[in-house]
Amino acid sequence: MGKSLYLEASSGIAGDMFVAALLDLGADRKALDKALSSIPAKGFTVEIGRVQKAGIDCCDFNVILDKEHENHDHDMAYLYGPLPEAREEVHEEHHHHHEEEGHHHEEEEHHCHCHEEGHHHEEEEHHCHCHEEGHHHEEEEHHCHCHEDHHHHDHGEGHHHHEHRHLKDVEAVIDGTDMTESARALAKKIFRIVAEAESKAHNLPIEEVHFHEVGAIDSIVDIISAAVCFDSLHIENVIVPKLSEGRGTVRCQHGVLPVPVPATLNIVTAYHMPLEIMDAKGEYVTPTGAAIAAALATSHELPASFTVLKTGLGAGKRDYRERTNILRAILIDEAEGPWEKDQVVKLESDIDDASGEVLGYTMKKLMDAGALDVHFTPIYMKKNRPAYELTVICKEDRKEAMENILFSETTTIGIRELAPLMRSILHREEKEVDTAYGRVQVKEVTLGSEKRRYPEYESVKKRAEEKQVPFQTVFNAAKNSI
Ligand SMILES: O=C([S-])c1cc(C(=O)S)c[n+]([C@@H]2O[C@H](COP(=O)(O)O)[C@@H](O)[C@H]2O)c1
Ligand code: NI
Repeated sequence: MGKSLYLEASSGIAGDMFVAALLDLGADRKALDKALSSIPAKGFTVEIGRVQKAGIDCCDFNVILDKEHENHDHDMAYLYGPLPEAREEVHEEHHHHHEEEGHHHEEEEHHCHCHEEGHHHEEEEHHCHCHEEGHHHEEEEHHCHCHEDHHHHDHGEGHHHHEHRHLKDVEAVIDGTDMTESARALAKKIFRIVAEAESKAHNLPIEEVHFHEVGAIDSIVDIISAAVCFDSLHIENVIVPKLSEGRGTVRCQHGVLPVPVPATLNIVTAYHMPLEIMDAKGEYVTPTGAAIAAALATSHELPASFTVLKTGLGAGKRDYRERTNILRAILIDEAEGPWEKDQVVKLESDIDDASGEVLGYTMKKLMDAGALDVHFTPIYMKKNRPAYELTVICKEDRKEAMENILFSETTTIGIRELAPLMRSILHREEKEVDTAYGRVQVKEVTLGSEKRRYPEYESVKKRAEEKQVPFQTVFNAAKNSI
């Protein structure tokens, strides 16, 4: 079994936390630097360093936006409004020791650290949120049309650009970035998950969704970096037992939203991500964080026991009172039995109005299209109808093809899905044995130190027909020659 990553998001997950945790785990800095310096977009700088969160040393991945692209993502006063004095007392240290700098995608130096203490933007009026509650731009000309198809919104002197990118704009940025094709595919997958969630939240076709914060350059940089770092670690399984989210509300460009925000809730719904709502105020799981977890999770079940190979700690930028905002990425070695594990999907449909001919035909078509198995169970269902439960077991990537066949070939109007299902499988190898009737294929399975061989049906049948002898004669000969 390959390397497994246990993502422990018990105090939330966001794009920058994930990148930082993977860098701490040993993700390839060179691959990341190459990608970062090739991103075809301006207005940001990246700093990678160490910070202390509640006294714990963590890696920090910080995308610093120049003034006109700021989006308050880490500004607690903006996100949550005035906080009680208690916040000051427990305010976590977020001291930066950024030794390394680079990737200046702008002309002039700037010293903006959105998440630094005391950076509350009080002096300047700069919140342009057209469709947000409490929009106070009375005194000045205001040229922002957030819902129009413009891609760039300049709010005037001293204000910020709110870039409203569509999915195709973001995909063009991803296409223009230097990274492996598998990292590129992953970056697109993550963004598409966000896009689907946004599309549902705003009831817009996916191509028409225009991203606000999530389309901002810092989120794009986070997502590209997440994909590049993950790709460089060659991890096969990602276990995400749960995402721990806070409660209350958070302010974003849409206005003040309930936590989990709609985009995050749509992601955890669509991808069956286990969610825990903690007794802590604040948005701990961002849409980007949820999308990364959803794109990567291969399982939600931790193995009964495992050994820890390495741990990476990624610092969050938001200072919360109840929990320290750290994501832990833990590389584990699963204690293996003598068998392997993989994942399958099970589709089920109860059918009371299709003929035996239709069902038999469908079974063949499903098998030919890559089903691992198809079976019928006689059932006695509602309205006193004898019927069949049709079950298909397949790999995740064949699911859609199976569903297409079920809908087009049978009379069913609904399919249940049980996914992902863990499967234990014995290691097997295809071998051949010599018999008096010719060579016969067998599968050899390994159970601990024992090897077992099972003659392959099709191969036995072929020899039996060729030699005009009973099936069992060839079968037994193959078994005995093992
Ligand atoms: O960008 C958009 S459109 C956006 C949508 C939503 C919805 O739930 S709809 C929420 N937000 C908030 O933006 C910030 C940044 O999110 P990242 O994933 O980019 O870190 C966060 O507070 C979201 O709740 C943005
Ligand atoms: Ni939205």
